[in-house]
Amino acid sequence: MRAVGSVAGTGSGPRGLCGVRGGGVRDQCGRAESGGHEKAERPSAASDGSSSGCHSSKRKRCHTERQGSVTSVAAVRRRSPRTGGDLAEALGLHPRGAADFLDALVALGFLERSEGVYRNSPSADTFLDRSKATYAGGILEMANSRLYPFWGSLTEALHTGKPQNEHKHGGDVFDAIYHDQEGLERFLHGMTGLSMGKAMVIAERFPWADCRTVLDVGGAVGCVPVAVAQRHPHMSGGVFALPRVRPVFEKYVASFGLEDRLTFHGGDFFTDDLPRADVIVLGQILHGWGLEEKRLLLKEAYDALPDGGAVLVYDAIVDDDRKENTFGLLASLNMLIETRSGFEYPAADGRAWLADTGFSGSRIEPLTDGYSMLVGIK
Ligand SMILES: C[S@@+](CC[C@H](N)C(=O)[O-])C[C@H]1O[C@@H](n2cnc3c(N)ncnc32)[C@H](O)[C@@H]1O
Repeated sequence: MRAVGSVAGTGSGPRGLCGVRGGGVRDQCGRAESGGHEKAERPSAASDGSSSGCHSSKRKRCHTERQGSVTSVAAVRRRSPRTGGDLAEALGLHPRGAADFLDALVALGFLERSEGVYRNSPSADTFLDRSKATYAGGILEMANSRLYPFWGSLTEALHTGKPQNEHKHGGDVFDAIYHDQEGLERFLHGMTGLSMGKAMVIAERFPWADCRTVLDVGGAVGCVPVAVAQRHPHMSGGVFALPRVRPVFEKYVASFGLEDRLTFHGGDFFTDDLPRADVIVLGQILHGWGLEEKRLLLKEAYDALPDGGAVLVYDAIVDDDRKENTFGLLASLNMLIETRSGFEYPAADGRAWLADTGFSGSRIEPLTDGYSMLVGIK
């Protein structure tokens, strides 16, 4: 195997200490609001009242808004409270469905309506405004453009056991998704939307005081290391990911002013050695592969850790009885649609794989939205 570099300060974490349980979890939204995304605009619900028309320089933005998704409603809406008629015009909605669409968003909690005027709900304002560092709508955009059509072929996947996405007819899925810049960014920001809440919990809960470096393997644009570095100024590290991810990672990390502490390591985790770090994160990585690859990735993480270091594995880990975590079981069906051999798994299986790899101890901790984290201590 070829070594691809190391994370600065590796190995300084005291033996065994990375496994100590930390304090309680703070409110995620509060955490996000106090984050360091200085360049993010933070308008109030009734900020500027700018025009809703699709003219000149606004044409491209309006095209996006006119897609009629919940994120586009939030984007249009954030500029000022709007009447249903104004919103329908800005979004290009036919009058027949407009009221039902907007009121469905009220019922779902995305919008609030008072005397015929709509405004973003507080959670939509925080998580569905593209101008904010807390924007989590990337996963909705990706679900809209990719997952929704692929799930239309669930029956075929159930009959054939074959993926139904970009590599339905062969090839590598990431070659296909990352083929063009738009697909690359849409997938990576989709991952950020999916992982942001988990990253905040991990940054808050894990005992980072005892560690110095963190490496997020297959870490997309670095959502987890960014949350950790923001919360813990003594931490440095970065992401190990496919080389094409580098510019998107660097832009994202620079937007938080963390480029001095977070570094990109390009490589393939099946053929390159991982850089060493006190804590290695495998977030939504194991679930994408079969058992043999799952075990190989755990071994790679083990080899890159010092004694006492920790691997953090988060996935939509299902309950051991496989009848409680609805999201985890549906996420496993999503792996049927998205991958050749991936599957979600019960915590008991994950802990057994960790023990087989040589980890001396492990525990399971709930995160958010049906996700949990396995912590393995070397
Ligand atoms: C499902 S995403 C998870 C992203 C991130 N960890 C998260 O939880 O949001 C899987 C990631 O693994 C990366 N990846 C896939 N195959 C890889 C390989 N062979 N070597 C390195 N990274 C890879 C992809 O680029 C993608 O960002």
